Amino acid sequence: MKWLQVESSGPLSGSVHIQGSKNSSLALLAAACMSGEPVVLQGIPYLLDMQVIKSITASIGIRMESRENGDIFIDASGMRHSDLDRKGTSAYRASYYFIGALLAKTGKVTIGYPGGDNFVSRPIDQHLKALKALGATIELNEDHYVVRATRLKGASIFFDTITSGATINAMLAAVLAEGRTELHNAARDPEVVDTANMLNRMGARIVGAGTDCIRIEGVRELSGCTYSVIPDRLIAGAFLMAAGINGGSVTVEDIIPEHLGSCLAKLKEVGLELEVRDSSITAYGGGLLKATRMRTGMYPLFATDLQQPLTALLLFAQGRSIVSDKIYPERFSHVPQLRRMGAQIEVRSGSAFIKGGQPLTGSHVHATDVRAGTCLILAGLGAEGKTFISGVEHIERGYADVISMFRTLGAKVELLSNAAAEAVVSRA
Ligand SMILES: CC(=O)N[C@H]1[C@@H](OP(=O)(O)OP(=O)(O)OC[C@H]2O[C@@H](n3ccc(=O)[nH]c3=O)[C@H](O)[C@@H]2O)O[C@H](CO)[C@@H](O)[C@@H]1O
Ligand SMILES: C=C(OP(=O)(O)O)C(=O)O
Repeated sequence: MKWLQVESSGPLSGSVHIQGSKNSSLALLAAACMSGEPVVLQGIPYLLDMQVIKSITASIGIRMESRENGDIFIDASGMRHSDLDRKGTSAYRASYYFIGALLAKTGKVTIGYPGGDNFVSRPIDQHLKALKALGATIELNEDHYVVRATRLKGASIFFDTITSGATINAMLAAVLAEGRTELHNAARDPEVVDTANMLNRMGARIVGAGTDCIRIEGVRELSGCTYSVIPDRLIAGAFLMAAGINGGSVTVEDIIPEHLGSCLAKLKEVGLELEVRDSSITAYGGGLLKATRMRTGMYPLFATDLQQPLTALLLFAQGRSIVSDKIYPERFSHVPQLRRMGAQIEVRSGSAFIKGGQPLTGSHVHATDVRAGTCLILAGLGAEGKTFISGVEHIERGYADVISMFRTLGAKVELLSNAAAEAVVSRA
């Protein structure tokens, strides 16, 4: 088992390049498989989910090759069928995008149930509802499901709840459906817009992405393209928060500041000073942090994926804060771990009640998912002594190179050698 060691670090200083968005990349890789012509994707981060996708697609005849410059070359012209590897597709969340992407081409997609981070409940009913509205039939089996459609037909779909995953999946399916589709109560996330932009570059006819009503005129086929993924707003937000905990200054480079609106507003409220430029932001910490209340919501509201890192920041703010997760009310598995470090924090009915400004002490903690891991790293940077974090593989699902990113800023974060990790386990 891999362990990270995080030490109390002084003020941070420096800048980090922000990688391409994980969540967008997962959609773009599926979209790339919709064309019979080669597609080149730029800026896709090298993450575990991407490796899984490469192996799933290889087994159905799709070529995905990484070039030396980091581009990914995708050629789906040799695709034979869409009977997708069940274990592979259950190893990450967004495998469901292959239904939307491949159904029109092959008429049948067999796939494992989605995996990814576990927040107790992550339903896919809105995906299934949209696919059915477009003419698909769905057979649910114990460890996989089969989606069939002899012909996809445009439809008007009103989502019961705002979901980025189902919005993207429905958009993918509708692009090659016959006629017009309207998606109402659609998610407005930058990842939805990014996917629509790429599909349009391939010849799709999508308007309205970024609003809550997306209209799609089906086309017969898509062409190849070269496309760059948007930067990861969630990683950028977490690094800005690090400046608040440790003081000093942190610059996130190669980002789209508009994607971070609600996060920046909250960080200012808490007391960070921010300098926002066209494609970078610098956060200055060191001042007194103020307690606050925060509720997550779908974009443009505060992202649930930034809830855990913000919780770490608020542990260092004076007074009582309340963090409520309206998107995933059970997404608080970081809290018992923070308590091991001495944090005074309790969870009741989807909210964390934080008594900030109490000293934290390094401890042995476990990252249950990618953002819980980010939260524990941030807490460890501001705690007395050493924090040992297991579950590193979860953190690596989100970050292409988390350790060197933090170290660039002067943070004391390192991956322990096997021998050192064994010693940690025996003391834990
Ligand atoms: C790979 C990926 O992009 N993951 C992101 C994506 O997950 P994911 O796409 O799974 O999340 P959604 O945007 O779909 O979920 C939003 C909300 O809708 C609900 N819902 C969703 C689908 C459905 O069929 N029925 C339903 O009720 C969910 O329980 C949740 O409360 O958006 C989440 C919310 O921003 C992020 O935390 C994840 O990092
Ligand atoms: C929840 C996340 O990922 P996934 O949806 O892939 O599990 C995340 O990125 O925070």
